Amino acid sequence: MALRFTKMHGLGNDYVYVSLFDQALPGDPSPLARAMSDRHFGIGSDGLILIAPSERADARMRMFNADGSEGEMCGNGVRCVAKFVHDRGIARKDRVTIETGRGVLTLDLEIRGGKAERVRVDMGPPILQSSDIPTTLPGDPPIDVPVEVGGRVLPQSAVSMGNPHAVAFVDDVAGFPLETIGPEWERHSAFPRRVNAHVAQVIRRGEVRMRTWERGSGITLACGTGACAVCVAGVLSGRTERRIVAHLPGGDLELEWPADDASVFMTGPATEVFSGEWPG
Ligand SMILES: N[C@H](CCC[C@H](N)C(=O)O)C(=O)O
Repeated sequence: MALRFTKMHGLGNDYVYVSLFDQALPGDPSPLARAMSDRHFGIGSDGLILIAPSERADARMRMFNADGSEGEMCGNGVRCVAKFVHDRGIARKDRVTIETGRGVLTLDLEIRGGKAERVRVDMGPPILQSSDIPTTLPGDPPIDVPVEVGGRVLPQSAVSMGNPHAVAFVDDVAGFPLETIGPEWERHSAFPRRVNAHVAQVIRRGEVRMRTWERGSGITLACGTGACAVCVAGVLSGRTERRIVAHLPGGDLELEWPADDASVFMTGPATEVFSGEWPG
């Protein structure tokens, strides 16, 4: 049976979204994620996100990377899930709740012409215990710990936003060879569940530029949870203010980690591209 899908993206971080409100998944999501994500033989995406009914929230999401592995959370994805449940009338409200691998998150929607365009997400507090991130690097959390990867020593900070992130502040993100170092960084022995790897450059205390190598998907144009991790690492290392704009290859995100050290807030766009049917 054909599976209806919708392609959406947040700043070019694109996923195939399949709603399970009105159809059932024919089988295991991991091979489906691999097949759909293929940019030559499939639909083409950074992964697959399932939108399902929840007993605790307006909807529940599960995200699968392009290699079929499951991630606990996706910041750009959760904004698109909120847009989908609003725009499709599953929850036509300007505040929706989505159950994710890191609990139920609350999202505030900016609506124009009946459609959600921008979304502010309460991403919950960062996870800073090294054993929970998880990483073997010292510190809770590790900040600017020198780690050798790809033949160079990088000062790495590790933060989890439900999923694990490593951040290295460098002088020039544009010239950094992330494509070549990414595969080794993702699988570095300091990160037992692999890691989403980011390089970030401080432009001024309220503005950073960053690039991402995602666990399970490689280079992506943006990473919402990663931008939150950069914000937290910037604050904890004394480099940035608690409110920043992050410039990612696909566009800008606004991040805020208020002084109570509780939730990180992320604001950015959610965009629908097209819908179709995947042959069953
Ligand atoms: N792009 C996502 C993160 C996906 C993380 C995934 N690659 C993982 O395995 O944790 C974001 O916007 O937050």
